Amino acid sequence: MALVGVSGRLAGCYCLRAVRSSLQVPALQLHISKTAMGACQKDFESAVNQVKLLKKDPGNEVKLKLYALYKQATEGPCNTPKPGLFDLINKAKWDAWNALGNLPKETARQNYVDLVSGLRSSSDSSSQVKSEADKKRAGYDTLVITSEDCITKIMLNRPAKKNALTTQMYREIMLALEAASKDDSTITVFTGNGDYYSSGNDLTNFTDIPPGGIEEKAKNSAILLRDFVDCFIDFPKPLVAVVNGPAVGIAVTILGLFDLVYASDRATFHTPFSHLGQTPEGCSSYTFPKIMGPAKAVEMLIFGKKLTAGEAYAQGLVTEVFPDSTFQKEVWTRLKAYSKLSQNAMHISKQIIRNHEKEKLHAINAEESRILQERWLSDECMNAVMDFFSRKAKL
Ligand SMILES: CCCC/C=C/CC(=O)SCCNC(=O)CCNC(=O)[C@H](O)C(C)(C)COP(=O)(O)OP(=O)(O)OC[C@H]1O[C@@H](n2cnc3c(N)ncnc32)[C@H](O)[C@@H]1OP(=O)(O)O
Repeated sequence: MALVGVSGRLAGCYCLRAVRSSLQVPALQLHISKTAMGACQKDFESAVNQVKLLKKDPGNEVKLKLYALYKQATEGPCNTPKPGLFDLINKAKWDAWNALGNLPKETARQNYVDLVSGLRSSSDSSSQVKSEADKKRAGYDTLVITSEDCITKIMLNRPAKKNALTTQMYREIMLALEAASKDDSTITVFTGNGDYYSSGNDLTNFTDIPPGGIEEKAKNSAILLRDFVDCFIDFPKPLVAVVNGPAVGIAVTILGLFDLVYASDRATFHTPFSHLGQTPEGCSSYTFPKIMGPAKAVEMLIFGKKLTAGEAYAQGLVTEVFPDSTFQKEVWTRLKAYSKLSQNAMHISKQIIRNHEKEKLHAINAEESRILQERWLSDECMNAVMDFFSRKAKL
């Protein structure tokens, strides 16, 4: 999408002054560090000024992110009516701001400062060999994103919470997928930091109730879920899951939309929906019976049977299992070799395979999300969430 107008007055003040090659001015040598308090107003204002001095156009995607973070940092959550369907530029800007949800102003300021800091260092070193730090994508709080050897790696990064997926994380994953679909990598990889791949939906998502009450919460969550899964359905490049440890709930169901699933032999696959008063999502009501046959899909999706990596491989959900001791080495050697294959051929092949059923997948996703919206309002579901937090229940 050509977002030409976005560069005009982005971030309240973004305008690229290519002529001013003043990257050595004292303000730009400012060391921006993350403190427990987050970015102070002075750091933020300084970052806003640094944006004006960037020599290289950071691209529309980054400009949108800057715009959204600036608005969130200065005005709080999106407070303007959604622009019309054909007002493409303003709609993209509105979407970017709105996607930040209730992100606190303080966090938005910090993210803005971090993003600008990342832009500065990539601009400073554009003629040099990139360091590890340069490869790390800025602007994400809950993910670590790196690009190397034509592979973009999206790592879930809440190890202390077993990489449970918060609302912010769903949004960051959508942004990361959007970015990965356009970068020059050939393959995109998901993995988890720490001992878990992911424990699925963060159950605290259900405890943050908006002014409109639980009905509004359920409605917003269903929209978020549908949009999130849509991104996986539409993702154009080969998508690989490197399942480093146990996976629960939506972290499992979404695997049916991946192209390759490599698992450590420590990984387990658990979809305890009936224990939680919930129902399948991530198109698993369609992909799982197709992948493993209805009987085995029912064991997982209705009765919550937890599979070992070996069992998941036998059912066809996992492509290959590796011993945990050699997992990373073997998987990355394999992926690096694959990433050198013809980019166009791989992408076109994926489109041919996916296009057969894209429409169907979108319809199933919408239906699963609609049903879950109702389930989340049920006593069964609410009691299950309360039981988890009162430590009465653990999977
Ligand atoms: C908007 C879209 C909605 C899409 C819906 C999707 C449906 C699902 O994904 S259903 C699956 C939901 N997931 C769960 O029910 C898992 C709940 N977690 C557990 O049962 C256990 O934590 C565990 C079996 C995953 C791990 O147990 P373990 O004893 O090893 O570690 P813990 O001490 O329990 O965990 C450490 C830490 O992390 C917190 N945590 C882990 N998972 C979640 C989670 N899913 N939601 C919220 N918090 C989670 C756990 O509370 C601990 O926190 P504290 O250290 O603060 O106590």
